[in-house]
Amino acid sequence: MKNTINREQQLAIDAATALKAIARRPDIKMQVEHQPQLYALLQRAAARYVTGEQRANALEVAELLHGEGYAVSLEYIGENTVSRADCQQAAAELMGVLTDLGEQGIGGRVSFDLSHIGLLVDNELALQHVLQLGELSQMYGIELFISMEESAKTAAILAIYRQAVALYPLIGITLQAHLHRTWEDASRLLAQDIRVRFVKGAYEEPDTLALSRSAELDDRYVQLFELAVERGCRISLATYDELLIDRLLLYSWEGAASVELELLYGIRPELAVQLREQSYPVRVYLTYGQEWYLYLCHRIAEYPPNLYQALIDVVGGQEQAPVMQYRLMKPH
Ligand SMILES: Cc1cc2nc3c(=O)[nH]c(=O)nc-3n(C[C@H](O)[C@H](O)[C@H](O)COP(=O)(O)OP(=O)(O)OC[C@H]3O[C@@H](n4cnc5c(N)ncnc54)[C@H](O)[C@@H]3O)c2cc1C
Repeated sequence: MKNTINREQQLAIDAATALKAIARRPDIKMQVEHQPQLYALLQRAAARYVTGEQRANALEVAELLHGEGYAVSLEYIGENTVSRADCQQAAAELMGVLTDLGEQGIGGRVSFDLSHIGLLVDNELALQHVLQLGELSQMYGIELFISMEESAKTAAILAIYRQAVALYPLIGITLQAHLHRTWEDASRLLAQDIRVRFVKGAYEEPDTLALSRSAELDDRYVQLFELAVERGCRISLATYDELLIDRLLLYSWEGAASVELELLYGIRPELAVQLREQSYPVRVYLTYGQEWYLYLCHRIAEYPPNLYQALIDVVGGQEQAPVMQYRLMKPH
């Protein structure tokens, strides 16, 4: 029995590693893009997690969810962009979505990876883009959230965040509970009204730098939450871990400027509904863009059973638009 479980676990790890590699392989990506039938099939699976290729697709879903009482985050999918022109295009797109959210009165938050807008080209380019976005975010009252990437980038990301938030306070930062350095980073950064999203961490890291999934990691997540509450932060709890969520819900939120649960679109929508129906603030994190293929691979890699769901979606399609899964049964 023990061996079977270990084999299954190993298979899941191997599948996840393979998918992450597939997501990074430009030759496979090109194959997908140049085979309309394959492209269309995979797009069916992606539709569960990605609102569409265009900004308008995301805005449409954002408006529906907003109407149901959810807050939203929007991300234009992309990461590790190496050409200056592509970074500029991505930053321009983020400015467009920020402006649309502001002008259409949907509100919400724009979230992004710094490596999508310049971090791999030159830190100064990424900073300039964040400052431009920060100015717009202040103008429209829309939050901007910086995602956290692998540990090799943490110091650079935090340095850019610190410079930008000093000028534009609507900018928030994501902190990964799994990194050993995070407690110190949080102790230094967290203060009244600082916007922070806590995640466990999505990247493989060595033991010297991070904890793997464990009770110790959950305890650390709770301790970070307690610190952020004490410091009066605006906190997003981005986790699907129900046991952890139950612990966080039991804890007093008094002292925090605000607390919400934040979940990626298409993952555990029933949990989002359940939390909303219990009147907890829930934010749904929407994505859009041409890089949906990369995003689909990530979602499957982080939880290999999603591969079965992807197969079902490819073969059968989805009976209803994924956004319908967020409908509340009880009026809010
Ligand atoms: C809004 C949001 C923003 C994020 N931003 C970042 C970021 O900037 N940087 C970063 O490193 N990570 C980010 N993440 C990912 C995060 O670090 C975790 O990898 C992810 O949330 C899974 O961890 P978990 O806390 O749910 O706990 P886990 O212990 O990994 O999972 C708990 C349980 O949740 C369920 N579950 C987990 N993942 C899935 C899935 N994909 N599909 C279906 N069920 C699942 C399973 O039942 C699992 O047993 C983000 C996550 C969210 C929700």
